[in-house]
Amino acid sequence: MASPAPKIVLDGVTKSFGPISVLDGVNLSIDPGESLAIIGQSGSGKSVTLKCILGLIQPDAGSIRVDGEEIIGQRGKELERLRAKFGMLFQGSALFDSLPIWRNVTFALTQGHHRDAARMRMIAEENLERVGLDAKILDLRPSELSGGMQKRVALARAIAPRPEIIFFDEPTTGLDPIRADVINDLIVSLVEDLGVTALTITHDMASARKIAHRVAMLYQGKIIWRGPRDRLYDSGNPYVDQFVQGRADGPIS
Ligand SMILES: Nc1ncnc2c1ncn2[C@@H]1O[C@H](COP(=O)(O)OP(=O)(O)OP(=O)(O)O)[C@@H](O)[C@H]1O
Repeated sequence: MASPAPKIVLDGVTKSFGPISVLDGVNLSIDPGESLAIIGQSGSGKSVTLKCILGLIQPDAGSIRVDGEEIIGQRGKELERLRAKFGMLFQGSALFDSLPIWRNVTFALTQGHHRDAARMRMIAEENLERVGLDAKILDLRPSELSGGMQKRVALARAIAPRPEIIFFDEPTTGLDPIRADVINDLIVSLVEDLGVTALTITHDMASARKIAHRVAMLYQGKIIWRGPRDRLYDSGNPYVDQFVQGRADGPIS
């Protein structure tokens, strides 16, 4: 059987800031319904890659296609239409503390306008339930919740518009290992249940191994290794080995 057309394809993506080359020909392909994690050192360009896909940074060269449509160079309504396929879980959760939880969860649906409160509360309740949170928190403010609960609310917000693709930016940062694992489990079940395509950037190897079908490592502006998650600790690549084992000595200085 022919494999499905990829959902996202990066082809020869380059980006420099002044004299500093950050991305130096990134090639990557993600299938529909696949969960892929990009790992790499701090400053290796994971966030820049994500911002290029989101259309927030214009690469210098290369191509980024989503469902076969080029993102690079798109503006205005066209970019908005493509971006409507994306959901995003931000690193710091990025909830609005001036708004109650239910308005946070439905923010992308209302674009911040006050409309159809009863229906929005129902949608918020249903999405909170999917991430294991009770309707009792609907009227609380984000600051009244623990970091782990805030992350779940942020997850509920990311899935509420039922995006086709979700980006997870360091989803476990700032959580203790047990709460991090709860978030990993939730991401796995959401990706499965909703059939979304997921791209995660992380330094958390336990998280990458749990939530991704495949892992890709970014080093010196290129994807130097990609493989199934169960090969992460058995990649045969000295750069990947050093990184996943967190060793100071090795080819990465
Ligand atoms: N807007 C910008 N202007 C100038 N330099 C930038 C800009 N954005 C990113 N950089 C540089 O690009 C490099 C890669 O940054 P990036 O944030 O993508 O790394 P990262 O792999 O996501 O790191 P971390 O894991 O620490 O978040 C860094 O050297 C950073 O300083």
